Amino acid sequence: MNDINVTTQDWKKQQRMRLRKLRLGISATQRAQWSHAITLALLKGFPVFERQRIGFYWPYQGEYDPIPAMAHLHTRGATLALPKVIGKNTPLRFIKWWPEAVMSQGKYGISFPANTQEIAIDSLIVPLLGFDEQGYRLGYGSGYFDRTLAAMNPPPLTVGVAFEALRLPTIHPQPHDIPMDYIVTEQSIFLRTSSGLTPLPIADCASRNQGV
Ligand SMILES: Nc1nc2c(c(=O)[nH]1)N(C=O)[C@@H](CNc1ccc(C(=O)N[C@@H](CCC(=O)O)C(=O)O)cc1)CN2
Ligand SMILES: Nc1ncnc2c1ncn2[C@@H]1O[C@H](COP(=O)(O)OP(=O)(O)OP(=O)(O)O)[C@@H](O)[C@H]1O
Repeated sequence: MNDINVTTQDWKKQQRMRLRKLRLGISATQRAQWSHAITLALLKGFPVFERQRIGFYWPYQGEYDPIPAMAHLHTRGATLALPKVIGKNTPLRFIKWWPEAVMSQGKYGISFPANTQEIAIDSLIVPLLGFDEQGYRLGYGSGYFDRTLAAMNPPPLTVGVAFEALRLPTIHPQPHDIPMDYIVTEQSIFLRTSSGLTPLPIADCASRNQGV
């Protein structure tokens, strides 16, 4: 690794620590308010989700809590899945979830559904520890989502979710980093375009993502 990369890796480590602390420090009231805005944007901006198989996640360390959105989409007919960590350098597997599913403790203490089957997914909701103006993601640094997306053909529609406080000018993307198609924050839905993240009114997003 050359000096530039060493510096970038150190910077990423520092940012991960800073953003993790920052996110855990958000008050419960603030988090609930922001989370509600994200849930509404996901449900209203992506009507297609009601007819899809969607990979979500089980919230961890102050991430946006997607369970209300998952429960609602389930009642509307969507098929939902959660990621299961198989091993360090292995893509995540998506395991079918529904509101009463029995859960097991996975790696890192993140729950996943017990005794249910792996399914293919059409869309993926991705938790962002940080994100940048071009739609790139900073995660915990294990490369699970990048490795998972790289192995999926065709790739799913990717919707990153985060709070605005986690935005950075650039995460200094590397060749393996895959940008999100959309990012949803408490402020807006953003579409990734060649000139960067572009705010998209919910109704415009919905007409692009009707899926019928
Ligand atoms: N909610 C949620 N689920 C997810 C992810 C995520 O980002 N959020 N993942 C997205 O990739 C995968 C899990 N990836 C993770 C990678 C590293 C750590 C982590 O906290 N590592 C600690 C060391 C923990 C240990 O070894 O016990 C650390 O870096 O300090 C957690 C999850 C799959 N499930
Ligand atoms: N498609 C891939 N194939 C092989 N290795 C990969 C791939 N994607 C990422 N990696 C490796 O994974 C490691 C972590 O990547 P990166 O720093 O982008 O993590 P991250 O996206 O922040 O974390 P995570 O996805 O776990 O939340 C890097 O060493 C990278 O080389």
